[in-house]
Amino acid sequence: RDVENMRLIRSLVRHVKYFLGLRFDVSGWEHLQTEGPYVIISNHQSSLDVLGLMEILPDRCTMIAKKELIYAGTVGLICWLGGIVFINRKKPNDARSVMIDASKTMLDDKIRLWVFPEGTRNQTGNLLPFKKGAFHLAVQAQVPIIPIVFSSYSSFYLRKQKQFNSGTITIKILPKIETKGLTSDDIPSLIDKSFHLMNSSFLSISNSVPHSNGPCKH
Ligand SMILES: CCCCCCCC/C=C\CCCCCCCC(=O)SCCNC(=O)CCNC(=O)[C@H](O)C(C)(C)COP(=O)(O)OP(=O)(O)OC[C@H]1O[C@@H](n2cnc3c(N)ncnc32)[C@H](O)[C@@H]1OP(=O)(O)O
Ligand SMILES: CCCCCCCCCCCCCCCC(=O)OC[C@@H](O)COP(=O)(O)O
Repeated sequence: RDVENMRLIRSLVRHVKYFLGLRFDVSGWEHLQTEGPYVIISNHQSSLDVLGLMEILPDRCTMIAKKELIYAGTVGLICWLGGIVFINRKKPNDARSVMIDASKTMLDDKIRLWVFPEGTRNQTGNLLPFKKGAFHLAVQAQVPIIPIVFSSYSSFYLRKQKQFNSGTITIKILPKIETKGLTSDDIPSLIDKSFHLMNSSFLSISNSVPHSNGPCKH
């Protein structure tokens, strides 16, 4: 169990996109060129997010995930080996204390953490209000937040209708938000700022892209 295993996991998972006919169009790579630990926050639409995540995953970066994933067979084993930090969402107090520990581990072991602040998968067409843990994490560790937005999958993947076509996913890496000097009092405004940046970016990249590369069956 070590965050370094993510290098191998990343290089294996990166091949899956070819089987699904997905392409990624990434902008803002320069914003990931930040030394040391940081917290990445991104929107969460589906398990497909794992593919985009692995496409851009920086070194020494692992994720916060719901603990149910440990029991998901091979996927669970891979998550465990990659040093993923598991939280129990049914026990928010436990989840908070795990994340407070993580803020120390990040600094001690020079680890970056990827959090989905919506806290659940969401395909409503707007981002869900953000949970607070990711922001507490960044402020407690005094590390920057790097917001990342994945464009909507709705033009090629509709879960309820069981429709899946090939398509292009736009990933936009936004400039980092510093948290040096901020305290827990600043968290509401930090969340507000991050949410509005990401939601408007999500809407703009989701409308402007011709997503489907292939035939579209309606
Ligand atoms: C061929 C195929 C091969 C396949 C191979 C596969 C390989 C796979 C490999 C790798 C894949 C990895 C994929 C991973 C994907 C996983 C995704 C997920 O699982 S998403 C679900 C879990 N994620 C979260 O839930 C987000 C984090 N959640 C939070 O941060 C929440 O805030 C949480 C759980 C900590 C608490 O949630 P609350 O529901 O209680 O709500 P709140 O409003 O945020 O907090 C309540 C109060 O607690 C305080 N609080 C929260 N966190 C705090 C903290 N850290 N310190 C102090 N106070 C805190 C807040 O300030 C608030 O209090 P006041 O209202 O302000 O008074
Ligand atoms: C049709 C397309 C599906 C193909 C997917 C290929 C990707 C392979 C990687 C699978 C890795 C699975 C990791 C799943 C992570 C995930 O997405 O967990 C769900 C939670 O976050 C939120 O849970 P919930 O609150 O139940 O929405």
